[in-house]
Amino acid sequence: MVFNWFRRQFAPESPEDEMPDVDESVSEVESTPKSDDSSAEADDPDTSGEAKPDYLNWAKAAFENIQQQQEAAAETPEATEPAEQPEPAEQPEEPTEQSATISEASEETHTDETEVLAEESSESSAEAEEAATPEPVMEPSEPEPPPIPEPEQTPQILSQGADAVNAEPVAEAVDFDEGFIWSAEVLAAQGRRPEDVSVEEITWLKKLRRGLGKTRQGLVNQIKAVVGQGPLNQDGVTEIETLLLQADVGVTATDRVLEALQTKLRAETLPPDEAIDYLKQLLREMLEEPYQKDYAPAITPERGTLNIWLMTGVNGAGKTTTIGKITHVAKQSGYNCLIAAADTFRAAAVEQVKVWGARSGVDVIANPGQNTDPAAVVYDAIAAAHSRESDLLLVDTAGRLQNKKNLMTELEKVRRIIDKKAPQAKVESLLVLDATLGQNGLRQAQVFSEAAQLTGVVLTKLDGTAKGGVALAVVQQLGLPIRFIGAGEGITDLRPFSSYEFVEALLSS
Ligand SMILES: Nc1nc2c(ncn2[C@@H]2O[C@H](COP(=O)(O)OP(=O)(O)OP(=O)(O)O)[C@@H](O)[C@H]2O)c(=O)[nH]1
Repeated sequence: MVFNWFRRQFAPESPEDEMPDVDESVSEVESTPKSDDSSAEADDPDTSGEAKPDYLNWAKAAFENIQQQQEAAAETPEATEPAEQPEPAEQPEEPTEQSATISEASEETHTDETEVLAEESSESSAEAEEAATPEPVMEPSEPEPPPIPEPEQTPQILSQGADAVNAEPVAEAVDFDEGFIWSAEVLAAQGRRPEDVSVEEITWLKKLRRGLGKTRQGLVNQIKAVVGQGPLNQDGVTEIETLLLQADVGVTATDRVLEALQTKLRAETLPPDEAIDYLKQLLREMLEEPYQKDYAPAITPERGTLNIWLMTGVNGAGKTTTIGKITHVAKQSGYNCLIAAADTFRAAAVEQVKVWGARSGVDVIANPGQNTDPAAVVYDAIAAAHSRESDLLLVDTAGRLQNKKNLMTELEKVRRIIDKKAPQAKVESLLVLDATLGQNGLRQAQVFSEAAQLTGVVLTKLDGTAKGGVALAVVQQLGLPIRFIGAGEGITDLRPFSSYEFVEALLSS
């Protein structure tokens, strides 16, 4: 059995034995507390007036279960080593002997595709010439790292050694501490059973809570102090407004929260804890609003078809790191993955993604030349994904080009190739945003949303920032769902987004 992080459940290792992908929008919603007005009071354990379940006993049972899992794993000879490894250096590393190996499949891939590649490539060079005037808009001041000499110019499949990293740290130490009990309570409140909890979930929740510590700091206690005094007076409104704006919740979302809080507190007097519970419910509803429109509550790679996730975002937002982390999670969850190194604008980016591919044990399709056609890489990667029957192809893209027009043209072209070469694929176009930039990051989103038909956001660097509230601004201002959140530089520091867990980590005292 593997723990499927996208479905949040243990699943059989063989995809054939897995439960069919019925209506995901239904099954995923059921795993999180409902948030529509009519059902929230009844379903949310925090807001119902009923006695709370015995979370401590639940936590004890989960702890025992985890210990048993770990003992069983320790007895399994193939249990692998912890996956936490040093992060890639800022500067690209030399390709390892392993990462430079060209697998046999490489030749398979670009046999009959050469004409199309040539066609697309010539289009690309014409476009490159057309946009010859350097007009840096994305990050003009950062010098480009020196190009890395590459021996050949043909696309490669870089075999990273599929067994390099194929397990979470199974023997990860876990203590029955305050963080464990808090995490257990969060899982129990979502209807989970103690025997179905994995150690990685506990570890992640603890990490998320720690990561959001700076945003949370003072927020909960100060809000409690204000709301515990009955209807909000002007001073109270101003105080909460300031707190939310400081957490980078954004003006639109802050106004909505204040309006709802004022209405609620005018209607009834709530003790501080209940006021916080009401606030939690409000924030969850806001984060889940995209699910009421065009988006399913979660993205899960669909079996039996190719899923392509296009990763966009400015340099430094964390695209490459995120790709490494997602492939790790996906591989852990039993999916076959492949990476397309389509940020060909910066040679260092290709090297960096290779390092992450090696870490997660996922092959990388790359064209070693600098400034080669990213659409050609994507074309080759799709061919490789088809021939290997991969479940998930992650595409790294450039975050900076000579100018905004080039960036958009390139993204549009990559998108066209995907639509042409893999018309049946389930495509997600994810914008990677650095949470530490807060509202500033949102402005960059516009460029990408025009060119890449965005379907969701990955919020990175939530650890150590006081701007965690930006998640609400993202959803409110872009109208897009958050799909993953990153809270650290390690390979296990990113997970699919859960509004329930996020809000608990943000507002639990
Ligand atoms: N603290 C923290 N750092 C992160 C996180 N995600 C990424 N980083 C760091 O952010 C830096 C930039 O990440 P990259 O993945 O290289 O960003 P990128 O968007 O791919 O940038 P380019 O490759 O230059 O386009 C790296 O030092 C990462 O370790 C996170 O969740 N938390």
